[in-house]
Amino acid sequence: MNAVPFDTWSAQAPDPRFSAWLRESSEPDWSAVTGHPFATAILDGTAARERMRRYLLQDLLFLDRWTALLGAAVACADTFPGRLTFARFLGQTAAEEEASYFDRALDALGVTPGERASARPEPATADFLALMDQARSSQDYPSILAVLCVVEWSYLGWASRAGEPPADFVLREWIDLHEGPDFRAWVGFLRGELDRIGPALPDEGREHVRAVFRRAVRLEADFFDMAAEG
Ligand SMILES: Cc1ncc(C[n+]2csc(CCO)c2C)c(N)n1
Repeated sequence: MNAVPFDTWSAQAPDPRFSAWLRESSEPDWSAVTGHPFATAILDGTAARERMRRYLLQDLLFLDRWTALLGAAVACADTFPGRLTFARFLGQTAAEEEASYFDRALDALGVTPGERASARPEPATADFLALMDQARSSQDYPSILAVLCVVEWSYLGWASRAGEPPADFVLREWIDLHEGPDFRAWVGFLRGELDRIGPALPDEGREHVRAVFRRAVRLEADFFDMAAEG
């Protein structure tokens, strides 16, 4: 685990971006997420139906709070262009694929509307919801960004390993949602915001962002572990 302060690290790093420092500081958890066996099972088409069912039901709870966190980014971004980018993304995810994907996938997995409405967070989900609530209520743009960036960038990490697409649309579309030029550009934007804002923070501000980023990466690993077990 990299515990080196940003200034020391950036003086000798080949890619001295603030977001690269955050990612390096999150090892070995970062690689545990992007190389997770459950992600691999989605990619190679072997993820069991029962597990996808539980994973997506928990992710529906996650997505509610994620949407709220995007709203906080709209409210707290420090520039007008940045605010518009968050607003555009929020509008797209609310309107388009994400919502329709969940409906179709949960239907295909035989999840009834009653089961959807009564789903309760498992411990890993509850911890993630708490982190998102904390970032949202802090109204602290760097902390909000750190959580958003982990959620998107780590998913791009595993989805980039895609080979032959699985035949089952539940798996195939889930991979497609986290890959492709638009999604890459969005992750690039989030990293760019951290790269712009992080170096300007005082030391304790940078350490706080690093702690939030690490916590989010740890929770992504726990979330996949939850999906993979049982
Ligand atoms: C636990 C968990 N972590 C990350 C994602 C990825 N993700 C969440 S919202 C969103 C934006 C829509 O493209 C993406 C990519 C997830 N679904 N579940």
